[in-house]
Amino acid sequence: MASSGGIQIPSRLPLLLTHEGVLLPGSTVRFSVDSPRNMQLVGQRLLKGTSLKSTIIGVIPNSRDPEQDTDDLPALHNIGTAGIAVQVVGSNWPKPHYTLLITGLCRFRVCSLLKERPFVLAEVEQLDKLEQYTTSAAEGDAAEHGELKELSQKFYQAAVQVLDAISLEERFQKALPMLTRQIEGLKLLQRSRKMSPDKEKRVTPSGFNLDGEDEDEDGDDMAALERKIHGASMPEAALRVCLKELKRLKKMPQSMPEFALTRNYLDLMVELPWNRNTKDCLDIRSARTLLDNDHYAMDKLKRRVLEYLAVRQLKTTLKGPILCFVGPPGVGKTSVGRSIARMLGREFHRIALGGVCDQSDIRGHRRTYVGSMPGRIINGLKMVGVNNPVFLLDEVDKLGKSLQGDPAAALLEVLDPEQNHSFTDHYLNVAFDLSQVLFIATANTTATIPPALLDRMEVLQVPGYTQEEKVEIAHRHLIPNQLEQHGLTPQQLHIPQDSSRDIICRYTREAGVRSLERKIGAICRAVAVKVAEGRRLPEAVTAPPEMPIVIDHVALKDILGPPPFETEVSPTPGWWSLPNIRFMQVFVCTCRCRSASPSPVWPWVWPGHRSVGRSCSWRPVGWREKVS
Ligand SMILES: Nc1ncnc2c1ncn2[C@@H]1O[C@H](COP(=O)(O)OP(=O)(O)OP(=O)(O)O)[C@@H](O)[C@H]1O
Repeated sequence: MASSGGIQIPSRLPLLLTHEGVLLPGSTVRFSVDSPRNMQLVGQRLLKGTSLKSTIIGVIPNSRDPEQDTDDLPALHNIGTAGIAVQVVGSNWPKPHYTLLITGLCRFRVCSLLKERPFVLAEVEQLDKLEQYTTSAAEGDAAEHGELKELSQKFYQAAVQVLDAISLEERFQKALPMLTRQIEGLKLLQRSRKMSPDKEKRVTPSGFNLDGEDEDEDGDDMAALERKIHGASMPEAALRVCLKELKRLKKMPQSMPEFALTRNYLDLMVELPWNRNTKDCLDIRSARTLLDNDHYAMDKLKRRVLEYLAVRQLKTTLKGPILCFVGPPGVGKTSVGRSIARMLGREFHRIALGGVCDQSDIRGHRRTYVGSMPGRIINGLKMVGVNNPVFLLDEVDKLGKSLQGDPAAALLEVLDPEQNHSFTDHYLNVAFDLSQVLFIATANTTATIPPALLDRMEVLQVPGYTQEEKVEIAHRHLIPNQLEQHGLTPQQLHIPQDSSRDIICRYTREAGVRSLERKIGAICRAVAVKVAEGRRLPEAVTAPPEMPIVIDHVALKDILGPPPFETEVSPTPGWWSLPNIRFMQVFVCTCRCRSASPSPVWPWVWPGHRSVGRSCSWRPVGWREKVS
């Protein structure tokens, strides 16, 4: 290949036919190849060849390889660039293809085609000396390459003309207007970004149009972001970080992955309620009424909540304590938390902590982490849009632990009034003041709450309800709520107290009232079908004579099926020793408090036994026979 007149390319070259992008001497271009002749060229020449010569191919622009290798070749562009295939990558998705990375060496002219199949082979004449690109003309070509490789599809034809220009002078004449235009465009873009927002407003309407609405929008966007940063009333430290990030963002090309990351970060920073809050509107008398209206029974809990709120009203800077409602499922812990937010006129946000075992769930990921996000606390603040909401940390007893750290430890900082004024989420990396947030926690048991966390909270036990309390709750709250949710009225459905007692004893055995609520929902759905069927009758009979539909024992059985539990019969003391008693039914406590049971014998009860704790719910698991 080497001769006295410089390096010579082979006189016979296999040709790669391309119609996207132009390879110029000195540049390196990536080509995707999937047409039959080009694929054959890669398979038979590039992949099988072992010499340096076999990696040199001719790249012909402006020529499309036909879809079928049986089709005739179209007329080929007669000037091309010889290049070295420096990389070949094959893939089968979405269809078989190769990606070639080719570095251009020199121009050539196609003299004659030698064969068309399996790939195109041609007799070629070398037009440039190879040394030109490594020594004397290096500078000129570097400028040419550096700028021209940025040319997009719309400059494609112009680039082909540059390729066709063999003498350097002619080549510069062709390339210069394109370069000038490119440089002008870049200068205008740079100037528009530097301008102050006001100035920009004056210029843009009268302004330049460089096919460049996007660039104007970019400038607008950055200016708007800067205004938002200044208007977010963030503390000095956060403002400094934001302005630094904004400065970096302005210099970054949009295609850089870090651009999106920084942009998202700044968007979050301006959205956070650094200084936005709601005004507390607490009136203890109406708070008491509201609590009583929302919740039946729970007198002790309601009293403590009112005390807590009263002290907060008198001493607005009160730090702590954090209330933690502990009790079995469905006894109204969450709903009391919601009522507290309503009484104070604050936003409410629930953070479910059950199963959380990664501390970054609380504290966020560092921004260097792929897919990083802020933690749940900061996310919650962004959602409510104020810095003094009521946050209900639900199920703190179900926090897990893993290799990713201990989320309970992260919660310590959040709940500690001495530290939470400078809570630092890893994602934000600046302190956020959580001291205005009112935290309330709920749990089913204190046994699994880490002691350090428990120590920061005041535990308020919420016991389960007695049967009579449940009947009252059903008639005062659950039935009216369910009627409303199902679009029914008391004139259409009536559940007598006897029936609700039946549901409580024979269909739901639980400490709370959640299953009871579900059963009432099931009854409402069944009645809704009947009512909807009645609606289709003519006007005069829209209210069928049987309205309201009364749910008696027969209707209950029909809708809810046979009762899973039988009514309890209280045994007399010493009943187990009576000769006619042979079996004892064994129950197991089904509520989540079982995990805290002090002894394995504890969940063993017999029907009617009431001293184990009314807050537990029992499931029959079998029978135990008396051994005489
Ligand atoms: N004393 C009550 N008065 C009125 N409604 C109640 C009462 N107790 C519970 N409820 C109702 O029972 C349903 C379940 O309550 P809630 O979701 O607050 O239970 P929870 O104790 O938070 O349960 P979990 O531990 O499973 O989260 C709600 O619809 C709530 O309104």
